[in-house]
Amino acid sequence: MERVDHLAHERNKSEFDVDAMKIVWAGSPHAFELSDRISKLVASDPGFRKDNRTMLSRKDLFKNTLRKAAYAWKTIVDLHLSEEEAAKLRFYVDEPAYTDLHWGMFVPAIKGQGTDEQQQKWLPLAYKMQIIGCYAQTELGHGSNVQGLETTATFDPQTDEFIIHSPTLTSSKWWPGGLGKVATHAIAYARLIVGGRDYGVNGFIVQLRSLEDHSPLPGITVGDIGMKFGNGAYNTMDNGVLQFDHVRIPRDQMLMRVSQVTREGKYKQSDVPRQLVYGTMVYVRQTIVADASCALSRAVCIATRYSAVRRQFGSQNGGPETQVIDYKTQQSRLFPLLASAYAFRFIGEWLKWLYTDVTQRLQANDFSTLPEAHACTAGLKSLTTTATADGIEECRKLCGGHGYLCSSGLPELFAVYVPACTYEGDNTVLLLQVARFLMKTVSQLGVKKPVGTIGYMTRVDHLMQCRCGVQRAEDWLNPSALLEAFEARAARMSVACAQNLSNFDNPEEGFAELSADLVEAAVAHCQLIIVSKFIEKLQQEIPGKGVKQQLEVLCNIYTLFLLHKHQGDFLSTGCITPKHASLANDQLRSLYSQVRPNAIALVDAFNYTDHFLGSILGCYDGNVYPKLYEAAWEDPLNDSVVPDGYHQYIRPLLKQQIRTARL
Ligand SMILES: CCCCC/C=C\C/C=C\C/C=C\CCCCC(=O)SCCNC(=O)CCNC(=O)[C@H](O)C(C)(C)COP(=O)(O)OP(=O)(O)OC[C@H]1O[C@@H](n2cnc3c(N)ncnc32)[C@H](O)[C@@H]1OP(=O)(O)O
Ligand SMILES: Cc1cc2nc3c(=O)[nH]c(=O)nc-3n(C[C@H](O)[C@H](O)[C@H](O)COP(=O)(O)OP(=O)(O)OC[C@H]3O[C@@H](n4cnc5c(N)ncnc54)[C@H](O)[C@@H]3O)c2cc1C
Repeated sequence: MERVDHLAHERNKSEFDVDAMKIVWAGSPHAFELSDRISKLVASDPGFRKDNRTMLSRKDLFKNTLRKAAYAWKTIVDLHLSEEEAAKLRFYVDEPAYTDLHWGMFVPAIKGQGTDEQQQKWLPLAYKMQIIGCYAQTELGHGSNVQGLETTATFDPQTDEFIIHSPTLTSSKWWPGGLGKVATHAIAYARLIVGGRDYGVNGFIVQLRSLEDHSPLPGITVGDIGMKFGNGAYNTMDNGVLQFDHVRIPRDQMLMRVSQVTREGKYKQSDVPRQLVYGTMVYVRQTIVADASCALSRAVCIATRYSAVRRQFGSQNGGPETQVIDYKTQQSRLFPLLASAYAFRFIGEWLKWLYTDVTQRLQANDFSTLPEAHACTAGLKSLTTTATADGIEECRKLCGGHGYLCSSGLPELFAVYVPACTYEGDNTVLLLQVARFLMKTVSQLGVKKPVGTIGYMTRVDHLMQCRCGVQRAEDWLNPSALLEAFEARAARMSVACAQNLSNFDNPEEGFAELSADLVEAAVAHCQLIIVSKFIEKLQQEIPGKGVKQQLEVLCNIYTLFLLHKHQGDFLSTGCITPKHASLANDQLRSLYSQVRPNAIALVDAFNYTDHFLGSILGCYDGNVYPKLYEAAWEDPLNDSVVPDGYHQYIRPLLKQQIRTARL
């Protein structure tokens, strides 16, 4: 039967070359080809089916994840996929699994913190999955405060070993993904104790389970920490608990790039900053930023397509009702999220560049950009994950009642995504790191020239007193006007915090007292980074009919939406007047009208398969109602007309009510 495209009339309205936009979204023609090919491969393979996840018990769900991970590995090996292709395949399989931590943290930790010899020994085993690793840092008592970890690694010079031990209940490792039931090895973070002295936290490679029968090795107690938020969702992951009882490992299993312990029991610090022990977190925060645009664009794709299908009120002379996407309120909630998805895509790309740059510099013993890389990864991780988690929930509401159905894909997407606000650094804790960086920058003005993302602070004198030159709504389309408003706001908020801090005798006390304001200053700085990188992106040549124009519209929506949402900041710091704020709002409304005819094409440009979207509401052809109706009958509750439990619990109740009525 021929498939009817219920969204064809929407697609026909678009004013730009969607195929060219697909390439911009993917990053390059090569990235597009790869993504397109691998997503179709996964979608067409029944082995990767995922529509039954929310109905499985935890045990069945987990076993199914193990099956899929093994099947994905078999596919990767059988098809001789490259590392890049394999990573894409795991992405499109779209199921959190122990492999995320193996490839995403265990391997990078060895690469970043291991010596050349350690890398030569462990990486080939990890690449072939002959060992499976996890990243065991967080404990029951401490996650955010890494320096507060309690697990110990005490050097025994007699045997040339470290003794890994959990001295208290709160020192139990708690949360590491893959640890609960799968990992054979962990990078365990522990306090390094040599000759009775505590040298702080370091990583150690510890074998946890037998490679023969998977049983825990002597001295290891390990298990899963239990069910997490949502059905299906992140419960495919075996987040684990682990206790060490004087577990001995050879000395050469301490990751020794940053510091070393010699055979004689001497502690030595390399010529690299100690903070490199935190390097894996910097790497993963960068990947999480790149991932934010994927999660948000998925939710936005679902909500946009459904908003074009759904009609409510407004019928004229018996004609069709209004598509809900035509309501200005729907547009003012949806289109900023569409613009954010694009903004996060580009900031993710830029952050990847920054990370590659800092890694190359570190290899050449140039550590000058490390503080900025830390501040950018921490701050952007915080900003993009908060906005994405909130955005997915907003998309659920944008889909009305049907958004609450698991078959919309949105509840599971939210449940899987929302811990990103916590893992790899709680978002508030990370913003406080950015605030420290900002306060340090302000305190060193005139001594040290701010560069990179904080370079605008060189113009602090101008930014503290400049006046917004916008006179008409269209003036807000001028990138310089936008940029200056955002720079002035960020600079003024940081300087105000620094001035308030100077009133405290004890700077740490002041920092704690003013931390809520400092977090707001950090948000302003991070928003400026995203806005400025979006504007920079548009200064490049972008091929394809109308593509650049669409991106300009989205960039302006993203920026003016932030200005509107945070207008309290802009007004209270005197960067703009109420008149400017009102003109910005007028311009925003006009931009929504420009994006409206292109909305469906802009989400088509994400090139998501129906399999990956996993949503009836977001399906490409928009044929929502028959699919919803059919899916309802697939629910196991509808296996029988009369439910299990009727005779036990419903019938006696009904009978009793009849007797009561007769009395
Ligand atoms: C299923 C979908 C997922 C998709 C994701 C896609 C891919 C990702 C792949 C896999 C991921 C999958 C699942 C997620 C798993 C999550 C895993 C985890 O959660 S692992 C655990 C993470 N834990 C944390 O993030 C802990 C957060 N805490 C810290 O980082 C630190 O404790 C701290 C808050 C930064 C404080 O550090 P410290 O106590 O040392 O204190 P300060 O005095 O503030 O800092 C001193 C000094 O050091 C600088 N600094 C701090 N951190 C870093 C760093 N990382 N790099 C460089 N520099 C750093 C800091 O700026 C100070 O500098 P200075 O002021 O100049 O002295
Ligand atoms: C799904 C999931 C997967 C995870 N995977 C792993 C893993 O693979 N490996 C691993 O090692 N860990 C993992 N973690 C742990 C994760 O990294 C920590 O939970 C995270 O770093 C937050 O730390 P916490 O739990 O100690 O939060 P807490 O620090 O206890 O946070 C509680 C509250 O206190 C606030 N707070 C804390 N400190 C401050 C402060 N200084 N100033 C102001 N407010 C503060 C926070 O903002 C938060 O509101 C995972 C966690 C989750 C949820």
